[in-house]
Amino acid sequence: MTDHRASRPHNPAPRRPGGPGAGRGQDRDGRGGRAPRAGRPPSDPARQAAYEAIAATHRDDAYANLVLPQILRDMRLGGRDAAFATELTYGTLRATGTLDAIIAAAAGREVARIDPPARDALRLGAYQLLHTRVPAHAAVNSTVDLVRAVAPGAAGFANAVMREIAGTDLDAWLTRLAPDYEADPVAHLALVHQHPAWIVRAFSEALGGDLAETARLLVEDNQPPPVHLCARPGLIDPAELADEVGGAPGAFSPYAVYLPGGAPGDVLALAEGRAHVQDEGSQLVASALVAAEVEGEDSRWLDLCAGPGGKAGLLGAFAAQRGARVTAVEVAEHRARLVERSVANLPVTVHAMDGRLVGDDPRLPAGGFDRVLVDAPCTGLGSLRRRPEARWRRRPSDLPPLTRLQRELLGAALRAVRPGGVVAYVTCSPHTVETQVTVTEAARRSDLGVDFVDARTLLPAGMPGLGSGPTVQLWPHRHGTDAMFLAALRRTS
Ligand SMILES: C[S@@+](CC[C@H](N)C(=O)[O-])C[C@H]1O[C@@H](n2cnc3c(N)ncnc32)[C@H](O)[C@@H]1O
Repeated sequence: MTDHRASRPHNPAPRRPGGPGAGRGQDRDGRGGRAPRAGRPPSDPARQAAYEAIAATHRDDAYANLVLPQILRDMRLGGRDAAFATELTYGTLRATGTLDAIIAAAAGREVARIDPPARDALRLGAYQLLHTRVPAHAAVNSTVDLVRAVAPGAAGFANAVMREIAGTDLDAWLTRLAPDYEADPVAHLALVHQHPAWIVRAFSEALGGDLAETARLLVEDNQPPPVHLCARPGLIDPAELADEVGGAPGAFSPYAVYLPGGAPGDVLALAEGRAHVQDEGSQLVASALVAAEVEGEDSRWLDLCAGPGGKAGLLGAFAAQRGARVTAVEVAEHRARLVERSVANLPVTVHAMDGRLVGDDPRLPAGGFDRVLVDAPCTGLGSLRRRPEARWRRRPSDLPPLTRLQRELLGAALRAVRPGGVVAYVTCSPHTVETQVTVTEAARRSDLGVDFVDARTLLPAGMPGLGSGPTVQLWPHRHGTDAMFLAALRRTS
């Protein structure tokens, strides 16, 4: 195990950041000695792992939650080293925009003008200085060592920038750099709470312009999310699952179990398909589809956007209890295979196809279903807790193609459901363009008769913070769930 606090004594001469050669050219850290070759691993495996994961995220568009576990396995890191690497990776990625503003101020240049390897190492170093209890000298020294290995010519520059950052604490940096709250509250909150301003604006709009509540949401968004399990109805009693994992029952979903700490590991009920990992909000919106009243036939259910299969697993378990059958549709072949794995032994048929083909493909007959779920592809702004890099990768320009697809899929769902049947439209984004606007527009453009069902009545009685209906927006800071949106529509003709 590496001692993250202890570090050899080292007192490099301060340098002016941004001087000639900074970020390129020869080593200017003033320590003498030979610079290590680029690529030579520093002696600190946890930081090395975090650096590799952060660099892969930016260089290869990798997902940190996929790439980091692989790096930890390759480097054979476990225990405290793995935990430290994880904290550094996720924390640095979440804070990137704010760290960049601080690095730019300390360096006297835009981060875009710093070589990517040095830039990622500085982000990692700045995160340690400003957000962890790692002593400043250890953060500075380890960062300079890292830069020496990955961008040797920038070691002196990195030393100077790190020392400049270390001279001021986080609160003082934020006070210095954040726009005045009164003049520009969105920009202020964005810098202080590590979100892009356009996302803060979208959240604030979805929260009715309540900036104090928006700030609470942003704080919650920066916390690592808890792991929720779903005890599949009819297959395992939630209390039994809670006992098996030493967890607690969920606050709202009758099927939710909160897993204490860490990864689910080898839970027998998961291996046997009696439970699955699923955010409580996802459980609630999938259960809502089944809670809606439907008169007459009720055996043909459709999940129009099923991959990777979390909600299909829950719907399949309900269907088994009620003698219904689920058709699960997923356009991406590999994700359709994941759905198949998730619904093994349940009454679910999976088709790898485009859900918009309703009425044009015999597997998706128009008016052929009693209940339809559209868990639409979206920006995922409601689950930023889970994907640390996502907030900086998403762009407002992602919205138009997504909202077009959402409208088309909801239109297809309305064609697929029979008169009297119910459609649940769900996103894991609270952006009103993907929620209210999509639903209103899809209903307006459809020539079918459609009524809203008050979605609040489809959730457990007494759930707080559901607003005034008929749609429902769940929130991490209100409900401890992802920010799932739910609209329920009944086809009337
Ligand atoms: C939010 S995810 C669904 C999550 C899933 N319901 C679950 O609970 O695991 C949206 C899915 O829709 C799929 N998708 C996108 N366009 C589609 C289309 N035209 N037809 C069917 N599926 C589509 C995406 O590949 C993605 O897997």
